[in-house]
Amino acid sequence: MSKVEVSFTPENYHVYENLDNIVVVTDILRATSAICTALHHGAREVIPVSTVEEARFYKSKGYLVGAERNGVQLEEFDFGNSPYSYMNELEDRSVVLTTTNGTKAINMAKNSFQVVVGAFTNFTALANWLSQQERDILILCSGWKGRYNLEDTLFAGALTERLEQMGTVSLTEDSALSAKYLYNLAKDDPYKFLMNSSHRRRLKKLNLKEDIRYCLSMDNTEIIPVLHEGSLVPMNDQVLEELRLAAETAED
Ligand SMILES: O=C(O)[C@H](CS(=O)(=O)O)OP(=O)(O)O
Repeated sequence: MSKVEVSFTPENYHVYENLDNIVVVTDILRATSAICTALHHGAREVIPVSTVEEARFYKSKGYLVGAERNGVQLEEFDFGNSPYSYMNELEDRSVVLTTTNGTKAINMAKNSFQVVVGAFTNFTALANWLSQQERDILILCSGWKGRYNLEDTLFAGALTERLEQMGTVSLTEDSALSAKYLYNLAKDDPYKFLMNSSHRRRLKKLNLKEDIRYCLSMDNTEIIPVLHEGSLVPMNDQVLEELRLAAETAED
């Protein structure tokens, strides 16, 4: 049976890092929810970049670029980090995205066997796929500026519990167990549970209540974004085969 662990912050990632793992990166509020939304609405790829300078470079080359810091869209770019801005006119477009926490966490894990993006919005599709992989899983929470946050931990707990119920993983690790315990305290009403969370307070101040509701909604898409040559693309058999061949080549 596979093992699942949770890194509650990117700062702790080095403790858990194992290049053979599948890494599920999550940033519920809001980067990974926005990425799932963009791919669901037809974007060909989302290129996650860590810095505003990189985002500027892509903008100068004519890409559509989303850039957010501290919850606010940076003026010179096309989008911020609201999932609602990734619902229109993206058909077959490449989108570049930089956010305060999420895109950094994705890039941090880029050398792992596979990096996939998780959110409540693609929860069941992701769990079903993971349940077929027979490989250890690390859930990497993006947190907030290096700190722990509640919403990513709830997602980690929900996923852990689902994988346990499916018989995919045995919960031997304290990180996974504690995420699951926390999720069980929250699952009747995650929105209410997060009432006092720091991120919810931040976004509420910015009048982003609708975003929070959307990011906590389940199963809006079947798409599983997977990192392939630096881009997040919708997972399909061809992409998985290319990733498998690249991993084999790297081993030789
Ligand atoms: O835009 C967001 O929701 C956050 C902003 S912050 O963490 O409150 O500064 O960015 P994300 O990278 O999605 O956590």
